[in-house]
Amino acid sequence: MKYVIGIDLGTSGVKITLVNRKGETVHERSKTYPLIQNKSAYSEQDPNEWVEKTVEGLAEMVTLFTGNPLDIEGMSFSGQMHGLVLLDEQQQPLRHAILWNDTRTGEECKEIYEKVGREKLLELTQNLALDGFTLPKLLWVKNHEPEVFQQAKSFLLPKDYLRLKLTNALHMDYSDAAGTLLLDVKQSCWSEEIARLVGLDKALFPPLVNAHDKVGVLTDEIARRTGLSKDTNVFAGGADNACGAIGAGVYEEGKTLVSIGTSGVVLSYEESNDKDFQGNVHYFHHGVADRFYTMGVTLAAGYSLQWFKETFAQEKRFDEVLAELDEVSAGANGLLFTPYLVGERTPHADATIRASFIGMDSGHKRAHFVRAVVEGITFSLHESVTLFRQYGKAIETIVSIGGGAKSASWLQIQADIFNAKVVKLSTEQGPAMGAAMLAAYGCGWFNSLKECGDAFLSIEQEFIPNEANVKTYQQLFNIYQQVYGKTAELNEQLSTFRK
Ligand SMILES: Nc1ncnc2c1ncn2[C@@H]1O[C@H](COP(=O)(O)OP(=O)(O)O)[C@@H](O)[C@H]1O
Ligand SMILES: O=C(CO)[C@@H](O)[C@H](O)COP(=O)(O)O
Repeated sequence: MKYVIGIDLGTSGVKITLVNRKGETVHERSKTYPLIQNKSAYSEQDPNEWVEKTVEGLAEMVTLFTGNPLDIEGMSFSGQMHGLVLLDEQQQPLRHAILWNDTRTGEECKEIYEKVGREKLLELTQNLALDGFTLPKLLWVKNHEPEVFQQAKSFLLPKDYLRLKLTNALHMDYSDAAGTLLLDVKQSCWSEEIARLVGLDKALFPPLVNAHDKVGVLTDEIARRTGLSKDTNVFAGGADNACGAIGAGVYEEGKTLVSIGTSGVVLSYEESNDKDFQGNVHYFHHGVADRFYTMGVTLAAGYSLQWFKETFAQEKRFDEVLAELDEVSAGANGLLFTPYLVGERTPHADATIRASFIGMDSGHKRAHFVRAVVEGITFSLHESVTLFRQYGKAIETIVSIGGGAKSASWLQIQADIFNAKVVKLSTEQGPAMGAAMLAAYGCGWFNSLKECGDAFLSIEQEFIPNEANVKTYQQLFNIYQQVYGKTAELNEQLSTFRK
């Protein structure tokens, strides 16, 4: 039997999956690493920790594996998007990576609009200047840490840095490059025009490859440390949401997925790159070559639950916290949460807004708060579902992936709030499975990613909307949508007190 490895370099941790030729998951390992948040709005990680944790996880997996490591034919990657890794001449990180959920770059976003122009930016990149994207982070380092920036020889995104350290080969794939705001999405190449207008040297930009392209093999050192063969074929891989789309079978018009990881995403397949969504949703390259997707993003989806657990129920596991969901009925007895802990992206691109609990009552217990947090996260995702429906997309079935899809109660809440059938696949590890599928396709096991999906993916359970809850949630969603407008100005005033 032959095998491939999919590695998902997420925000909360790295997830590694070993998949056989039938698409069965043989072993899974995961390792966590922390966010470094030294100031409000800052979110960083140490790139070398990604490498160390991945190598540890791979070594443990090889120890568990009873077959011959030579039969592990290939490996590919999925990675948290947009994070800036700035490299020196020796390809070492010059500073910690600045992540997708770091919102320090308001001034740099303004600078991009001033220098490039909103319309030109949209025309070239199909996207707006949002704090989370990579270009504002590059400009932030240039403006605030010029001595660091001067030493920069190239920049990478998180999974590209990991792959560089496993292979010594430096590349970026199109699906991740699309999230830098430097890719000409229509021409599929680096935009020389944007680079010139914002004053960046094109020499910083890495060579571009397709997600399924082979980029090398493992270095001798990594082979020795992990126990894998140094001839293991390494394929580029893609952005976590692009890989999630592959791992959830979203490679056909009309297919939609919801991912609840640290972020939350509603993603819809697009056949072409020439539709006009006016930047209201992100518009990026898919992991399937020459295909695209649109998506709305909730910055703190799983992260809101993680924050709640760490702050109020540290001793409990996620499944124990979520067991309290069913103690309370839909609507959490009048308690409403907006998940704006680190700002928001869709539909309110706002780095200053912060979260609220509205309607706290002396009768509320922790279970009401758990239910309100989960409902609030899902309402935020429903804003993106609603936006897509307004653009004319029929969303009747949604594939749900990510850590949030581990809970059956939350999957039912998703069905009730989205008023759509929610499908759980046999693995919720969509991005890691998508990465493994890129490796399987790259190894030539299948003629297309779709053929691979048909063989690898299967439905485990479906969740049908409960009519009574759908009605309750429709009323509550109307109230939820008002909270942003009513708290934006208050948060503006409070922002001066944040440290
Ligand atoms: N048993 C569980 N049930 C539901 N949600 C969970 C469970 N365990 C973890 N989660 C949620 O999943 C999130 C992590 O999802 P994951 O897809 O691993 O994120 P990332 O890719 O960002 O690292 C956590 O922040 C938490 O909110
Ligand atoms: O910023 C985005 C998408 O634009 C996020 O979706 C990141 O890609 C992080 O993903 P997770 O770690 O939450 O999976």
